[in-house]
Amino acid sequence: MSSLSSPFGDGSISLFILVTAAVPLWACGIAIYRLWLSPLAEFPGRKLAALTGWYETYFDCMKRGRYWVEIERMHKEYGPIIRISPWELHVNDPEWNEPYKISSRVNKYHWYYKFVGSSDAAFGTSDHDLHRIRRKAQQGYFTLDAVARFDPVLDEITSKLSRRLEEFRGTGQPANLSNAFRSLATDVVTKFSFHKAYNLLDQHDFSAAFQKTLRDFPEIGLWHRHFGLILDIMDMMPRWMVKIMNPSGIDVLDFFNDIGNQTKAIIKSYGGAKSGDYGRPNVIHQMLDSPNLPVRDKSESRLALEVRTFVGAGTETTGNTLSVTAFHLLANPEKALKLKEEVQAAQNKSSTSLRPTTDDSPSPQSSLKAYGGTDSRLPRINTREAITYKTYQIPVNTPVSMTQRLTHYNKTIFPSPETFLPERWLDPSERRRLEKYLQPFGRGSRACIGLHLASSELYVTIAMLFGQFDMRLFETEEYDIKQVHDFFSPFPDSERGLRVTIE
Ligand code: HEM
Repeated sequence: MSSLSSPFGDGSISLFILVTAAVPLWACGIAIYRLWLSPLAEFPGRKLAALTGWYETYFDCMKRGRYWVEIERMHKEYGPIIRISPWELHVNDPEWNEPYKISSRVNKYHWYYKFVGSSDAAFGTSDHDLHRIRRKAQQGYFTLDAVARFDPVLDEITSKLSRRLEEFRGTGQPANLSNAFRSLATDVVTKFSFHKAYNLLDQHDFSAAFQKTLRDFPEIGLWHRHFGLILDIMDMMPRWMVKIMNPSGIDVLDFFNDIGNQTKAIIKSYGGAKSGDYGRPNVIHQMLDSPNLPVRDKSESRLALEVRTFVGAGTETTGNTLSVTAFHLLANPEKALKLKEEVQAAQNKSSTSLRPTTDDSPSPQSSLKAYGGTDSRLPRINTREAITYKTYQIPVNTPVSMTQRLTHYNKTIFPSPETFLPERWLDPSERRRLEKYLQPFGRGSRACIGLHLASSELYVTIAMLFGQFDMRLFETEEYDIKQVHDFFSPFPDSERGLRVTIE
């Protein structure tokens, strides 16, 4: 024993030999288990993916969010159900919904959702039952009626965008609509959540640097998923260091800190559910008033995190869908013209002129299909029972995921899936058939809580834009819009965004 602890004696040599022999043996044992003995060994897929999680890390971190492409390739080779890591399965079958059924009471896969940095907000909560309590405390705030009451404010914000775009009319100067849309989405989501807009639309360049910094987070989140600690270290960084690393990081930091301060002030002035002395209720009041939300979940830090998550979940998604819609319409001028005529006809018919009904407006549907909101896989874990897929039994506690993009680009369901075809939604019976497969807002108990708000933003903004302006693409191609990277939100390779001139 004593010779083993000696740093230079024979013992350290034997320890060295022991370790060098044990490591390969341990690695061989793991490999044998993963490839032949694991309950997932029978599932088809690449041996390398089954052998090690580094396969996914390579595509995510080195290739920058490209595992989705490899997953598509593996499906082509191995069929509808594949093993994509030592621990996870992936299914490509538009008719299958098992992991997303509300009755399945599944958890989110905690490792995968590490990219959000915390499991304290409803979005990142793994456990089904805890999520249910957290979600219930906020969902009354996001109903169709609540969003309809927000209409006048939404109209004010889109009118502001319209005024800002007027500044570009006839100048030949390009307007970056991608930044304008993201800024609009941030202004909407903060105004909706706690009645404060940060007026990002007012900035001369539509807060380009601020939006760029916000957009760095999803990729950093991917690294955090694989290596941990990264977001925690960023959280602890002093201001001066943030300033040196990225000057506009300070604006983002101040923005998130201000959400914390607003939350604190709202909690402080809160008079209780029945007092009615806190004016127009906001989402923080809604959560404070919830009888089922435990006291520890009503803390300032957790409620602020929920609001920050709304911003994170509601900015890039909505902004990007708007960019994709506008791009495809501008690339197909005859479709833009048709939309303009429809909007103007609706304006003549109704006083709520900028709000076409869903039936009138198939363009957002088409871009939600093209863009999909998130083209990331959405893994779930059933901790209660095994799930059946055809002849396969997916063992209990196994993460299983599906990717809505694979359904949205399925040629049998959506012929010519790559083509922007708003007209495919026009025939009512065809539309009913297709809508079953359109899942941009996710499925089941974890589906998007902001669905009605987002839909309203899409329709009102697109109607305003194409009803009022004649725009031309400015040095923008599909390459500037089309997904290449999966950072949970889809990102193109280009950072230029959608730029237009206005006549
Ligand atoms: C076009 C716009 C949007 C799209 C396509 C979209 C898409 C999605 C999708 C696919 C999910 C499910 C994610 C998962 O299963 O992990 C989701 C969840 C969520 N979305 Fe959205 N979203 C949009 C806009 C918004 C907006 C405006 C908000 C603002 C509040 C929002 C807030 C959320 C939240 C909080 C969740 C988590 C819900 C939960 O787990 O209870 N989203 N969204």
